Amino acid sequence: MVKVCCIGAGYVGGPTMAIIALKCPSIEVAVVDISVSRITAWNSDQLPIYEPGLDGVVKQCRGKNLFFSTDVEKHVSEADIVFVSVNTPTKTRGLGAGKAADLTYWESAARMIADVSKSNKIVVEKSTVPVKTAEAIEKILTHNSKGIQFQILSNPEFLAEGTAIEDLLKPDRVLIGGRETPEGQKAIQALKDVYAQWVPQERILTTNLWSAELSKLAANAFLAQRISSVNAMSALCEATGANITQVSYAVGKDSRIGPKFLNASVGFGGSCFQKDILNLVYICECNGLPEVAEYWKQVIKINDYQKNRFVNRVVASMFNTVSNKKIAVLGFAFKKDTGDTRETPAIDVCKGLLGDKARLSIYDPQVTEDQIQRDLTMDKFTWDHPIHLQPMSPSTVKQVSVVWEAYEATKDAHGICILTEWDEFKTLDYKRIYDNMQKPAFVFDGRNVVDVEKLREIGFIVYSIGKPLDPWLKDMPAVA
Ligand SMILES: NC(=O)C1=CN([C@@H]2O[C@H](COP(=O)(O)OP(=O)(O)OC[C@H]3O[C@@H](n4cnc5c(N)ncnc54)[C@H](O)[C@@H]3O)[C@@H](O)[C@H]2O)C=CC1
Ligand SMILES: O=C(O)[C@H]1O[C@H](OP(=O)(O)OP(=O)(O)OC[C@H]2O[C@@H](n3ccc(=O)[nH]c3=O)[C@H](O)[C@@H]2O)[C@H](O)[C@@H](O)[C@@H]1O
Repeated sequence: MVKVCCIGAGYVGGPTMAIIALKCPSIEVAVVDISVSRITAWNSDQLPIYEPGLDGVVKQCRGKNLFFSTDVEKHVSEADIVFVSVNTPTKTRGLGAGKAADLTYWESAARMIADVSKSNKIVVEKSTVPVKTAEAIEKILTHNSKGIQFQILSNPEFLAEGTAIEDLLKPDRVLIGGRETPEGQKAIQALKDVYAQWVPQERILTTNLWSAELSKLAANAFLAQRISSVNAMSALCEATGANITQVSYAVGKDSRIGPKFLNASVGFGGSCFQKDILNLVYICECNGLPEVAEYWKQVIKINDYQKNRFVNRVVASMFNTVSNKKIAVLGFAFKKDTGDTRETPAIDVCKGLLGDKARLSIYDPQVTEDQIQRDLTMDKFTWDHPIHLQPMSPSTVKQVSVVWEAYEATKDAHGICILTEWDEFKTLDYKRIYDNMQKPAFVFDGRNVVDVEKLREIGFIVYSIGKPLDPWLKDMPAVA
């Protein structure tokens, strides 16, 4: 029986391995982690991450050919194929701080693999890493190998949160990069055989190592760039009376551009887009390509601009101050169908409003009060380290309350900010909400989920990203 082990039981390691176990009953899959609480949760009824469909897959395979364990060394030493899916945060100190990827966790995983291995292994980069990382990993492994043969493959993951199971079952492509030697090609074939159990052959792409590593950074940069492009247009729509939904639709009808990923928003979030672009920028700078670095940096600048612009709209509309006003925040996760708050635009928007002394009442169906308080008090980039290594929240933000219902959050509020596109926000009883709010009552829709005309009929003053401005806002100075 082929044995697979995955180091890192997170958003990628957990779901990816669960699908391999589901589709390959003859493979034994062990997912290991240094975080005891994470592994305990994977072995319980309350999985550590919320992902539609994941529960069922885990329940079907756990204890049969899928195991979650903290006994990292045992499972690594027994495995034929070792995936590494650990954190690769942005460095906060030293060389490349604020941009470069911190490979501390990767390096310690590689050293451990070299230490405990007693048989030849294929080591697979699943984490997103800087191009040429495989070379560094190879050096660590071969210099400590005691005669054991290691083959390194790059097999970046393209799943998106909220649709991880669907994405894994029907991937657009699986990418495998390896050495162009006979041993490298043999390793590629071994991993191909695993995916071929459910992925059509033509969707399994093989490349050299560096192309696979770079393709992952490139794909995320292209995706984020699309959002920054549409968000930049949303500002121009507001200034001119065009409607971003109509513009996106018209642009996306061009088959060379395509309709997906063109929704204007308060900004993109999530654990990877910003981190991976910063990483790309750093690699460009290190390779003497400042113009290319500058080009990609702009994607992040527009994203920051979009979040600031949103906060300024809120404050400017409400007589230039939100001091001591109750603002309801609907949605805190970085997108719908996930409880993940890593780099969510809600953090920056909430901090902006708190900076103007607002009182916030926050509701998200999947995010706990503890998580929200941690996010609002944590230093930048700290979130991307293993949970047990993160400092405890030093304090709580007093002007923030977290409630478990949208109606409770909006009661007596002056304004509502919609920051995640949860479906339930489309069907709320906005008349009831309006009746229980201070007047004038404002809705700032950062996700274009509400029916603007309907809400205006009720009496709300409505701002919706990239839509023709409410008469209330029209005469206000442009904000940036
Ligand atoms: N979250 C996502 O949707 C995607 C993430 N990625 C990439 O995958 C990698 C992992 O991301 P996530 O799963 O989101 O992170 P995560 O933070 O959810 O999981 C990483 C896990 O690795 C564990 N870990 C760290 N060092 C370890 C070690 N030496 N031994 C054992 N366990 C260790 C941590 O305790 C943590 O549970 C990152 O490089 C990320 O950029 C790639 C595609 C999608
Ligand atoms: O490397 C990763 O971590 C992953 O990053 C993204 O996946 P994810 O961050 O889970 O979610 P997305 O659906 O890409 O959304 C990212 C952010 O962009 C925002 N977004 C997305 C699409 C859109 O049209 N507009 C928009 O503002 C979302 O609300 C969210 O805040 C990519 O889509 C995955 O392919 C990739 O594997």
